[in-house]
Amino acid sequence: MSTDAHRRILCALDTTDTAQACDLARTLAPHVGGVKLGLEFFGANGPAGFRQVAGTGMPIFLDLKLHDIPNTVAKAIHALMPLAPSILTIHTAGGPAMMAAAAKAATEAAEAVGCPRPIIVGVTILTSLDESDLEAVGYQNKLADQVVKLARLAKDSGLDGVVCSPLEIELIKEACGRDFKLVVPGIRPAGSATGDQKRVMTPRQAIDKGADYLVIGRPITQAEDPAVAAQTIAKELGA
Ligand SMILES: O=c1ccn([C@@H]2O[C@H](COP(=O)(O)O)[C@@H](O)[C@H]2O)c(=O)[nH]1
Repeated sequence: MSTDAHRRILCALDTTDTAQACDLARTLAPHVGGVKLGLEFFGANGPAGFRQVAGTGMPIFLDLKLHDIPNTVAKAIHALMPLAPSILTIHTAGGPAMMAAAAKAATEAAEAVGCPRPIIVGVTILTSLDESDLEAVGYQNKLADQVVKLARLAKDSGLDGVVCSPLEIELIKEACGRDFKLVVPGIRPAGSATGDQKRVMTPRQAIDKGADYLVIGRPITQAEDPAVAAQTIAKELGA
């Protein structure tokens, strides 16, 4: 996957409609580096739908946020590997043994299938949560401290990076090093609706802070003209 600034954009295709996802993937190809398929798309269309979108030639980030016991996550990664996703997500809250099992399974499964090993990243604290949400579910730490703690744990467990909000980019890079990949949702161009996202920044700000990948969904897909919306963001990043 390219790391030219606008190629760091991964557009979230949150839809159940395979034809719409394929159309968007083709239309957005000049302006972004890949597309993200998540629970909504995969729940409706499964591996067959994934293969149709992959047929457009776009790299695919498969965002299933696996969160289960180590054996189950490892087996799920083996089952998903024939799809050859570029990036795959698990939850850091699954713990160090689960993350280590996921990293090992990714290496072994990619070798068995003969595809490039996907980047395995762990979700830290969802970008839809803020301090009060964290308190409500019983966390004692400040949000940023908890994100950095989970990022360190992910690195020590063998993951390639984490999913975090733009607000924690610099803290994690400082704690885990420049090569530890940061996949960053909660991206909102100036003036666009935040919706359910609580920890947000603009694309330019997130890149300047050091994001490796920007995950952007509704500001592109719900725009009157998604190609124009993506091109505008790409231009903001210097394309
Ligand atoms: O913490 C997280 C983890 C994943 N996501 C996903 O990213 C996209 C964001 O879409 P927008 O429409 O730009 O809000 C979405 O698919 C989420 O599932 C996240 O937002 N936050």
